[in-house]
Amino acid sequence: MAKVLRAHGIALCCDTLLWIAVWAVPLLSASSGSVSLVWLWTFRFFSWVALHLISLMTVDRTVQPVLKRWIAVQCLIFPVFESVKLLMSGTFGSASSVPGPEMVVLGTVSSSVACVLWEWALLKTGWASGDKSKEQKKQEARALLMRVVCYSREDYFHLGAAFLFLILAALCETFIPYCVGRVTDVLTAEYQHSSFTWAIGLMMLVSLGSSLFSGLRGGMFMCSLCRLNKRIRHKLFQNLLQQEINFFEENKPGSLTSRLVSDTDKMGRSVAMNVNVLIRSLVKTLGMLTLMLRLSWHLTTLTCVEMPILALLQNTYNTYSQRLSAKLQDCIAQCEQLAASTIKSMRTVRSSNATGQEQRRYEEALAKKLEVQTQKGIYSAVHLLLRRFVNVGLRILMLTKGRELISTGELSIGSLLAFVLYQKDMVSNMRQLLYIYGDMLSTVSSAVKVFQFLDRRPRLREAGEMAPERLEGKLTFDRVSFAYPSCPEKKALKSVCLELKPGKMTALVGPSGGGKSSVVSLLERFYEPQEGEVLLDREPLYRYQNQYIRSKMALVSQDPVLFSGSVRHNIEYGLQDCTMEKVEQAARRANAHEFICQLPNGYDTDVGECGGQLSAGQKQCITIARAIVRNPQILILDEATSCMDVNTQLAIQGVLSGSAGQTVLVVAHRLQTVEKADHIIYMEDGVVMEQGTHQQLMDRAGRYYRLREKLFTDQQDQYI
Ligand SMILES: Nc1ncnc2c1ncn2[C@@H]1O[C@H](COP(=O)(O)OP(=O)(O)OP(=O)(O)O)[C@@H](O)[C@H]1O
Repeated sequence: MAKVLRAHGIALCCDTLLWIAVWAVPLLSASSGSVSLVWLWTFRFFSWVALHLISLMTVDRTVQPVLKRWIAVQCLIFPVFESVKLLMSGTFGSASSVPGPEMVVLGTVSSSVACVLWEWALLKTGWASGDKSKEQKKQEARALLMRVVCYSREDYFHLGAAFLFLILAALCETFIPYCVGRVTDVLTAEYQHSSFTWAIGLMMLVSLGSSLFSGLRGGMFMCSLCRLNKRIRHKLFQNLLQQEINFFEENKPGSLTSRLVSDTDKMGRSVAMNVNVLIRSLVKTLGMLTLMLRLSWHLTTLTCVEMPILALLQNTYNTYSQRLSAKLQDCIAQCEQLAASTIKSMRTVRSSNATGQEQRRYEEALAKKLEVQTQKGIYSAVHLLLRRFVNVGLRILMLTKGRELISTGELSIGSLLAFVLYQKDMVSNMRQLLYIYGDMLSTVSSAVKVFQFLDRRPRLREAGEMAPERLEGKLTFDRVSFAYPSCPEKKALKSVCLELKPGKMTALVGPSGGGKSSVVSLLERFYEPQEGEVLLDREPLYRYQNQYIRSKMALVSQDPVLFSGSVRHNIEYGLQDCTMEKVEQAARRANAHEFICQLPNGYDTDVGECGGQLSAGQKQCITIARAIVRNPQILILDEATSCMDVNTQLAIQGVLSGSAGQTVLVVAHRLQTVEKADHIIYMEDGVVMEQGTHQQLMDRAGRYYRLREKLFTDQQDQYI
């Protein structure tokens, strides 16, 4: 604050010196003290250059932006005032007097007050407290808004047309009260038919124009908003799909869909809606101000008093409202997330008897949301009350002054009526101008979240370009250590060495949490190992194209995932030009053909949301068929048969053994399933403890043997 005052003092002294020089010249030469308008503008332009340079040389960098704004206002105030004065008096072009010391003092006070109000009430840039982070945030917010504007560039035609209609509509609207005043004056004076027709015709014309252009403006803005929303959502969804698996573990589906739906919408509105209101209000305010000044400068001044008071009120309200808006958004996202996760896991919720608990959690989240909403409502009500109070008070003052001006003949009744109409409109426009600032900042918080996701690059090493025509299918883990990003201190795999040979079936066994699924995740490149390499045909996996790996590898995971749509769609999912013959063949091998034929529409039967119409075992059969139809070089089955009955398991034994040259990895808890494997790897606590054939491991009488024995004694050799 002290720095600002000092800087202001220096600039003020320099400006006063310049004025003294101007006053001294006519005194010395005893001239009249009249100058042309051009001279005044030129003088203040050079004053601006001089003060600007002095501020650059003498003033601290942090206060320069504030000072620059003050210098600009200080240098503009006199030439603008003189120009308007001459324009109003109709003597534009004639000589103007050099402002005297009292005028300079008045101008300086006015420009200083305006700047203080602007900096404090409207911008609140934090210069007073030297708060740099606030200024930084504000700059970021502006940069974000500019980014949103850049995204709207493609809609230049729609936006251009919309702005044109907007300006035309605003101009027509501005003229309506003026026309009403004219009609009133015609009616209160001696009746003249031609004047009346002319005034009424003009009023009809501007009213019609206003309605027509407003409609066109609304349509064009809506159209560009929809187009922008579509583009941003598409881009965001595209980027979300590129993210690594860990991203989806960190960000829950509820909050992601909220970003995709409501935040993108809010962000789009910041341009289409706010800029719409901003320009309309700006054009109308300027137009009305000109017409109001023509009617009465006394009443215009009274109207303008309302603005800084409202600015102060609005600014205080904005500060609280922004904070609460951010809080409310979080609460909404939390409620959505809670509801979505409960509905999605309904079976688990019911079977765990957790309905009551989920209800309570949802109720708590709703209560929190309600609390924030109530707080927001109270702030809004108090703000509204104070605003109305100011409004009514000034209206009374204005009418009293208006009556006085009519009695002295300075104002006609029609002009007072036009003025009252303008004043109402003017205040609402100014309010909108002030609101827009808070609204834009609140949309910026949505834009921040959307851009965070739009800019996010997947935290996975970029895939290479390798896509060899022939692939052997040999997979090797070379001293691989790995910890999940969400739990970096706990290693899921510890220096694991293993090999999956082409044409062989390898089984991964071991107790829960041993690291089997982690091996599968690394093979699928869902994660990157922190140490060691995963090799495919002796080349690191990351050197291959992702598409290529996915086309050569098929995974059937623990939880069968089906999409709403036909059985056929679920089997050929992601494939193009897959024939019905191939689909049927794969279904037969996966032992799914029979039950599919019994479904009401066979292969065309809709499996329902997430395959809800099918049993867990049937779902697994379909996901196995989905893997087989791809004829992959490497087939990974992670607990793929856990829900099947013994007969189905035996029926698909052929799939588990793999076709000629196929590399098969089976992760299983049922040791019976893996007995026929060519190679068995026993993992525990992220370490490969034993490996060999079933017979070798049994002869060794180690962990594998003990695990099997335990299962026998517990008579649970079906499940671990
Ligand atoms: N997404 C994850 N984030 C953090 N830690 C994980 C994650 N998934 C697994 N883990 C941890 O990694 C370790 C190995 O888990 P993994 O799922 O690979 O074992 P598993 O042998 O497949 O178990 P199961 O047979 O029960 O499926 C466990 O300690 C587990 O808690």
